[in-house]
Amino acid sequence: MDNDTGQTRLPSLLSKLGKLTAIRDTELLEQSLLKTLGPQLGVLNTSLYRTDEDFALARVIHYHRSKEVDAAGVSRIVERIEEVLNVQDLPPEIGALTENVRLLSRPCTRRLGSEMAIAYPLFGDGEICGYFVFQRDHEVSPTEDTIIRGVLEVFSNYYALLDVSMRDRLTGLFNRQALENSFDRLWTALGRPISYSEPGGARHAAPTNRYWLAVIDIDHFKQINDVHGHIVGDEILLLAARLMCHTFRSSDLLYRYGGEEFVAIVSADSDEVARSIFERVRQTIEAHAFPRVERLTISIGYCRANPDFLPQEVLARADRSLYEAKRQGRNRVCEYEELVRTGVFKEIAYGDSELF
Ligand SMILES: Nc1nc2c(ncn2[C@@H]2O[C@H](COP(=O)(O)OP(=O)(O)OP(=O)(O)O)[C@@H](O)[C@H]2O)c(=O)[nH]1
Repeated sequence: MDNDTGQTRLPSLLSKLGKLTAIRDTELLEQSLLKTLGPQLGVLNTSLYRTDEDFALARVIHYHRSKEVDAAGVSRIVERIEEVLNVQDLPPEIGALTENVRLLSRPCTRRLGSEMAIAYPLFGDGEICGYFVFQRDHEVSPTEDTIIRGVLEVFSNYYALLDVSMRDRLTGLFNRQALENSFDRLWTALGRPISYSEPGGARHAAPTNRYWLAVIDIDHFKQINDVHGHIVGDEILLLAARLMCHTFRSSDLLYRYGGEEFVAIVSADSDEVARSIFERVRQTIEAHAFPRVERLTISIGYCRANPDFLPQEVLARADRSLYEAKRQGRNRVCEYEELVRTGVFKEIAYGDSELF
């Protein structure tokens, strides 16, 4: 984009920035960033990679724009957003490019055949927390560079503000509001086969994962507060949250749902793998030496996150399973489908469950 084009596009950019900061949801904000910058740069595909606390790529959103002509010859722009929660099999070129950006803390370019991949760092709390990536056949001009940096700065500052309202203050985990806000989009993403775009534009389907939702509750937590006071209770809650966070994989989602109750959404190829993940979390808590208390345990109820059901219904099934784990003596993991199979529960008919 030359200077002239830059100036003619400025009003449209400013109006898009205005819309960007009217959004009240971090995921929509991320999508909107891609929608704003793609047309400004004259590219059809843009991506936003998010990193975890170890700077490993954890999540990516791809934005695709294409022109379609219908039978009557009328053309229209079609937009598609794709979110991949579990970044595995990443194209090595993109991995190497983003690693360079991380090491240098500045935008980097990598030639890929006739095109080049261009990546800009995203900052949060002064550290790199992701990358804005796009491909095209020529370098970024100085005007474009200023525009990209400016838009990314507005985005990052506004994202940080929104993120604070979606996080639990004590543990730093996403809160209940964040889970409820993202349920619809999350469910759509769960139902979709996972795929990524290769540098050449080819699409590869990764193995379709299945997802499980768990409700996790600390056992006899009231006693800890009663015996040791709320400050110790808070410290134990924070430690338990950190331990769980580190035991789950970075691509798994963990929310503080209420007082001593957490919700996790994990991907796993089979029921056995899902169970082993939740068992590992239970054992990690049981094995840890917490201050003041001799022993701390958790109970877990989980259920397959079937995208054909309403998220609230899946949550209700996992919650029922949690209460069964409590009833059976606590410090255990119960799966809804198994409880139905073994006759402990009757299957809840679709739409019949009591939602919480
Ligand atoms: N310290 C602290 N306590 C909290 C917080 N949020 C909730 N709680 C306490 O967590 C306790 C939960 O108690 P209950 O729901 O009775 O459950 P429990 O004692 O864990 O027993 P079971 O769940 O049946 O094993 C209550 O005493 C709440 O006051 C918090 O942020 N900090």
